[in-house]
Amino acid sequence: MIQLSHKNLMREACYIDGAWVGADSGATLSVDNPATGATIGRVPKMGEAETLRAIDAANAALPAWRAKTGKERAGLLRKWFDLIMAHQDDIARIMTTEQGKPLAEAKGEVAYAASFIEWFAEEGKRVYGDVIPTFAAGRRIIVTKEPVGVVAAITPWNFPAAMLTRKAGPALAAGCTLVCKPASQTPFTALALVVLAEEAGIPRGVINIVTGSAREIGGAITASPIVRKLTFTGSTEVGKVLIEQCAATVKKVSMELGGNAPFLVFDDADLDAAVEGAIASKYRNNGQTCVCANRFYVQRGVAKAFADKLAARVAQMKVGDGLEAGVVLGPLIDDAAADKVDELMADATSKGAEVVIGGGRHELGGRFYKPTILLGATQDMRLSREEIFGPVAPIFVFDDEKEAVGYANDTEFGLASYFYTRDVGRVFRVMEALEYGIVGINEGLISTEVAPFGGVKESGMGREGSKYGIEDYLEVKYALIGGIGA
Ligand SMILES: NC(=O)C1=CN([C@@H]2O[C@H](COP(=O)(O)OP(=O)(O)OC[C@H]3O[C@@H](n4cnc5c(N)ncnc54)[C@H](OP(=O)(O)O)[C@@H]3O)[C@@H](O)[C@H]2O)C=CC1
Ligand SMILES: O=C(O)[C@H](O)CS(=O)(=O)O
Repeated sequence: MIQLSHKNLMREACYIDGAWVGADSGATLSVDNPATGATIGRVPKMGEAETLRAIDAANAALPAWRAKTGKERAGLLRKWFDLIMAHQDDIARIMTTEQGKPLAEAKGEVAYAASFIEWFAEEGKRVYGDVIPTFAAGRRIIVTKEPVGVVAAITPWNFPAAMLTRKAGPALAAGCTLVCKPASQTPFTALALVVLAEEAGIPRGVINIVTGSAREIGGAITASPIVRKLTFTGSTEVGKVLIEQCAATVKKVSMELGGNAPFLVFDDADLDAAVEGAIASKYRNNGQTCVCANRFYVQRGVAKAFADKLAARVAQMKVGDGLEAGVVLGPLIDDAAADKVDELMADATSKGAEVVIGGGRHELGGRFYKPTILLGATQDMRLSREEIFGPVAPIFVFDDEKEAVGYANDTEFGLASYFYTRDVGRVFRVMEALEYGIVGINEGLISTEVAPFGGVKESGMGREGSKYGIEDYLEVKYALIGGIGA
């Protein structure tokens, strides 16, 4: 077991209707440490029956939860926020052990995750309606906003805390109740957050968490008419399946899906700033984020200088077990992930890409990978169209702004994009021309709870965070009142 200060934080059970339970069958799934391969624990292998009970619990809890005022719900969410921050180190240690990211990054994610609970506790107090100037004497029109109802959330392994709270925060603040399914590779972080939600006094049934067969749990969630909304973060491939499955009951859906972020460096850019932004955007979580720079397009005149500066910084990066001091790059999540990066590397080098630094598996073996920079990348390489999800930075060269924007937009994805320039006219021209939900300008770290995170095209729909994020958990209703007389 992981050494924790809070003795009950790591739970090998799920939480349904206020009780910590196992699977009906007693079956379990093992969870391993991606750095060592060692088993760190087991969680229930639940399926349809348990999921339907969780949905019923959320439905039973809904009337009392939505009847609370936004302020009352905010008080409970604030207590949850305080407990998450009080146990930041423990949650981070659980996260590093099951997901692999370095402890410092894990602590950062816990604070980022908590910020969504803090932010939406306050937003829940500001769910304003409207009074619409009447169109005819004797009538009045008022608009109110009401919670969607029972919400289901399915989350990925790469940000096991933040992707849960980015959904639970607005859902609970809006007066919805929740059934969540974390990724099977990283369930303990989410379970720990729910332990703290229970300690914060969030009533039974308001938040429920199940682990187990994704297909069975997903099937029960999407087929249930009680579940009025599904919010999903994960691959575009799975997102499409879930959207289709939700059609049968016309659910609201929020989809935070895959990306293929371009990172443009113009020849008037501050190259040192661009290199720092590239490091932050490319190598965070070992390149396993949906907003990682996936393609570096650098203007021809500065490409070599940029590559050399970036290589000098990458050469300093320590690879290893995320629990080890000084490590900045942990392991990839599993063997399949490492194999995929190998495939993309082989394709690129076979088509002429030149390895500037790194270039393959790390000498530590297992799922550890050398931080890599490639020069001479071209549009016919697979890594120009597929999400690398690893520490590989391919550098493409361009000659003019029009060409750069054309390359950047040449993808079915549209989540995050980045560019560096000091030309103010170019800032507006390129920002407006990029077909993405998020644009980092002279900045490589773009994620914050105060901004509306989300993509266009096949990167998804809906926004998480910011004042916009709670709207996805609300229904708009208007009342037209007649007979008021003169
Ligand atoms: N836009 C964004 O903000 C983000 C996008 N992503 C994208 O997700 C991918 C990596 O994450 P990854 O976890 O591998 O993504 P997956 O889509 O494979 O899994 C995401 C979640 O969906 C579950 N799942 C998988 N198949 C089904 C199904 N048929 N029905 C119901 N649930 C299912 C998984 O469960 P299980 O673990 O049990 O398989 C997991 O909980 C990348 O493409 C990345 O870009 C990731 C994070 C953020
Ligand atoms: O899972 C992800 O990639 C996250 O959405 C990225 S972020 O919100 O931490 O930037």
